[in-house]
Amino acid sequence: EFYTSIGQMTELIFTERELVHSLKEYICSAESKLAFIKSWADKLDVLTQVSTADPEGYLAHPVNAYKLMKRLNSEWPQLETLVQQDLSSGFIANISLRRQFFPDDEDERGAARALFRLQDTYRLDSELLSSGQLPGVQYSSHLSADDCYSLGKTAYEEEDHYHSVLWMQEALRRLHTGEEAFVSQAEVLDYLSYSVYQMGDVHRTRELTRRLISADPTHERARGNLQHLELILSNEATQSSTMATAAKPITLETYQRPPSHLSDREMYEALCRGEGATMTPQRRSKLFCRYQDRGRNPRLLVAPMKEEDEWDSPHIVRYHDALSQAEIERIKDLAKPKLARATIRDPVSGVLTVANYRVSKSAWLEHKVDPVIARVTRRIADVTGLSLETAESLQVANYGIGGQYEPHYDFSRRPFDSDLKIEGNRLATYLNYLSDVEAGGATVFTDIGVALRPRQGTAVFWHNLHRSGRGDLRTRHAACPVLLGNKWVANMWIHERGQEFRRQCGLTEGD
Ligand SMILES: O=C(O)CCC(=O)C(=O)O
Ligand SMILES: [Fe+2]
Repeated sequence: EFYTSIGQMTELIFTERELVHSLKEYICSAESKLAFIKSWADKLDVLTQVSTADPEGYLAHPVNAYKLMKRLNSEWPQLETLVQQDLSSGFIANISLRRQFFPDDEDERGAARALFRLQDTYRLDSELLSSGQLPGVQYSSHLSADDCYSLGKTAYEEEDHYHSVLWMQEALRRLHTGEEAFVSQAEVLDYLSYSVYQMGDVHRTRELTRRLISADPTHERARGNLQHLELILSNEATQSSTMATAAKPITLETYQRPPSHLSDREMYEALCRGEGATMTPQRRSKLFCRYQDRGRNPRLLVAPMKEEDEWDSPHIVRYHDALSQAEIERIKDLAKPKLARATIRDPVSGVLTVANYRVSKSAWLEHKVDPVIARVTRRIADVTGLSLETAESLQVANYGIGGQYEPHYDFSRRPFDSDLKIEGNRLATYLNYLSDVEAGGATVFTDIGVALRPRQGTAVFWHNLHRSGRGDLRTRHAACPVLLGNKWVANMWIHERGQEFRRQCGLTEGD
């Protein structure tokens, strides 16, 4: 599975390059073979013109007689062998060998779903997305009419008619501009009218069905459908306004997206777009930056950490220069070979399935596997003032195209049912950003309305639990879909046990 992590997709770039090389080699040898055959044919063409003009006179010369024997006995058969010779075997062997490592249908579907997710979250219409003009792009890349049709078909096959409509329409728009494509207007209109019908828009379905018939007058099914649609609509008083809207292009707002399982989807997406609630200037004026030495910790006295308030309540801080470039590279190198999709075990069947709410790959790095991890762990313990004896291993995550992590709490809401009985719940989260992200990919808190932008080498820190040990519902957060870039983070989850004298209980439940 490739689409869930950019880190593992990079190897495909090199695979493709190898394939191009071997394809070009094939073309070269095929071309020189053809060139040889052509020059032979030209030579023989001239020769046979002479010989056929006066066969007897020609053969009167003994050398000509000899050469005719030789050509027909050995040269033509040699040429036959050459014509038969298959030069494609090198390329074929190369591609068959690599094919087992190619992305499959699930990867293509996953990448299509990622585009739909980006389109929804960042309100990108299909025309903009297909033109590749994303803000700040370096490698602009556009989608052809055939690409848009494939995206529409993927949506259609998953019964996602909302996106099927958007992409079939874009395919059609491109065909209308005269773009060359394999797919025909009639094929696109067939899908588009069906999906529009599924969205409950009978007027537009009729309009599209008419266009389908004019594009393909032999389309019997469309004719039958049109009769049926005329019948439905004849009972309605047709207003010219509904006719007019049926002819307008479909936008993101024309139809409603199917409802989400997330109650806070609207807030989540608004924050991802940078539209969230902001703090009043008065509250903002109480946010500060400081050098943190955590009660004169000797290591921090020598090198204090730069701590910046991101939010007041719940308190969220960001550490600057929390990791060096070399540390970041080391952590990524250690994680790369271990990256795997997160799985969840079904409590009844015990079957492992991938976690679809999280589109990324992650790896766990034990604190002691490497001196760099040990050093980073000690620094986190120093700056937070907490014990990392009961913390989890460092979790490194790399997000794929449109990679995200839907809104969630880091703490468990049933800590006593799980293996958290001894170490306690996840008291605090220390989230390291191992990369910048060009666009999208913010960490957002949907309850309080905060968006934190990943910045390489910084880390953010917050407590998930109240002092009473109760989960703080205001810490609900998510990782926004990555619009542009390759996002890497490393999470350290600090547990309750061991902090009894470091973060003491409050006197009330809400403290
Ligand atoms: O990647 C992010 O920005 C947040 C990740 C997160 O919330 C998690 O891994 O629990
Ligand atoms: Fe989280």
